[in-house]
Amino acid sequence: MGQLSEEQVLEGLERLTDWEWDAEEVLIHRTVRLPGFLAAVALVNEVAQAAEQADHHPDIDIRYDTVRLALSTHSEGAVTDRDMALAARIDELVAATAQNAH
Ligand SMILES: C[C@H](O)[C@H](O)[C@H]1CNC2=NC(N)=NC(=O)C2=N1
Repeated sequence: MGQLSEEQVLEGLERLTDWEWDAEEVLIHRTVRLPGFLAAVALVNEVAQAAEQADHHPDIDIRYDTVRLALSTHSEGAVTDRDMALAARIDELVAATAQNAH
């Protein structure tokens, strides 16, 4: 799957939740706040499983209750459909986590 143009990335983001495009770093990212550190780690564990299934892996940063996920296709140095697909899967996991928290 090939590289997406900036226009294609921005169009794709409209179908995602809270993802932002970083044109300088050439990636998309989303930041999620959880109820605490363990909830943040639990989300990252679920993302890790989805990443293994997809054989596609986000860059992840945990700071206490806040998780930042960044996606780009390292081998292409670009954002691709694989990033968009994993972002959509991550959105599902975040939505399910938020539901469980209520
Ligand atoms: C061999 C394996 O398929 C590759 O190294 C995969 C693994 N996960 C990956 N993840 C991301 N984000 N970009 C890649 O180019 C990539 N390559």
